[in-house]
Amino acid sequence: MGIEIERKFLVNKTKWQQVEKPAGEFYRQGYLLTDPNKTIRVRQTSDKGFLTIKGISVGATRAEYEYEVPVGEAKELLDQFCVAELSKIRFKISVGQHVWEVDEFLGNNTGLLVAEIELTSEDEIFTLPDWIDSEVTGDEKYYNSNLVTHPYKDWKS
Ligand SMILES: O=P(O)(O)OP(=O)(O)OP(=O)(O)O
Repeated sequence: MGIEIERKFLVNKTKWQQVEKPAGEFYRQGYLLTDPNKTIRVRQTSDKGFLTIKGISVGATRAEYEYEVPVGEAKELLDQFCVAELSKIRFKISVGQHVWEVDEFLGNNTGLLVAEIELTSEDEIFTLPDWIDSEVTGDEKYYNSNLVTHPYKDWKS
């Protein structure tokens, strides 16, 4: 069974701006369903397409099945079938043995900066970079599938 174990954190904007990082990659992604128990995500990157099915999270773990699809078909699926979509720039940064994925959201989610780290077990030890703020693993507000319908710009602080 496909499993994703991932922890999610907010990023300190000021410190992040000072980090030396490789160029980010533009991601466009949308969802074929609005169902809290499962998501079917279509993602288009600069040169690749993906179809990803995810289950509900238990702790930092959820079922995940991902398939690469032709990028042109990912675009067609997004254009024709997705209920809602978002875009972001994803940065990948190696820290110790792990790769952090930092998303700078665009459009209605501009201002939101979220970092994720994929692990091989829930209790795996990893290094927290100094640009990490609080942990938001499991907070549904930050699920990308939620951000398409409840974007950051509409949140009340
Ligand atoms: O890139 P992923 O698989 O971590 O997924 P995402 O679409 O960026 O976000 P979420 O963890 O909210 O599904």
